[in-house]
Amino acid sequence: MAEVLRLQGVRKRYGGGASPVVEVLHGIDLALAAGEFVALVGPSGSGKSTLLNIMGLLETPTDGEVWLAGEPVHAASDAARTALRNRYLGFVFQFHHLLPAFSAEENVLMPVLAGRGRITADDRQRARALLARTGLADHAHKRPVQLSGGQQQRVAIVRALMNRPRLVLADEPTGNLDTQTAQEVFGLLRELNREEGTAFLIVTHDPGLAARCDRRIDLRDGRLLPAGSA
Ligand SMILES: Nc1ncnc2c1ncn2[C@@H]1O[C@H](COP(=O)(O)OP(=O)(O)OP(=O)(O)O)[C@@H](O)[C@H]1O
Repeated sequence: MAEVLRLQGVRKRYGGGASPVVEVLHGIDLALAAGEFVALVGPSGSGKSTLLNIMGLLETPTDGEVWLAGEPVHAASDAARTALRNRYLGFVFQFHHLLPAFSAEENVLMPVLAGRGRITADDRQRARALLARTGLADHAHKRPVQLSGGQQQRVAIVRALMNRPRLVLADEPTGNLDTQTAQEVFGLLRELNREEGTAFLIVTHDPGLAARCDRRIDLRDGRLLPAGSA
């Protein structure tokens, strides 16, 4: 199966100069297949956010290679990485980060505006269809403050999928929701993964949610545990 993302020998060090050098990731080898639904699990401080930021082209590795959709991206310029991010990646965070002054539909259309600079009738149709798909047809014109936590997170998920990314990186996407809503939102991610063919990498502390993924990756102290050893 085609690969959407590959990390080879990725190390990340912080500090230098006056502050001590700390190595946070110690040589990560990892491949995600197109359409995979994968959990990333690890204790606080194990390096999950750092790894996610490198996968999302928001940080560069100190050593090693990152390949996105078959292209080497570890040495790409800032401008090239921004373009690759818009084209191939979507992001969902623990907190929705919706823009408060804009409606749900306008928030969903933001990645189109950021990527292409203009919005077409087809874009509006896709935004409305995705909002309807996630049960938000009657809420498209509401602002985030008028929506429940679960509805806000659904809007954030739709926004992440708007540009048809190959991979969505989700950092604790249900961490801020009550148990029932978390289950529903997680189920929705799973359905959208299948319907849209988008790969997902989901950071979660919940072993039950991790067990509902195709595969689980365990990070401890900046190293991946061998598969199945957690
Ligand atoms: N910019 C930085 N400078 C120095 N150290 C950093 C920096 N960013 C992260 N670290 C350190 O790297 C380690 C891993 O941090 P990271 O945020 O990636 O872990 P995490 O697994 O996401 O934790 P959590 O679950 O608590 O969010 C921590 O010890 C942290 O203090």
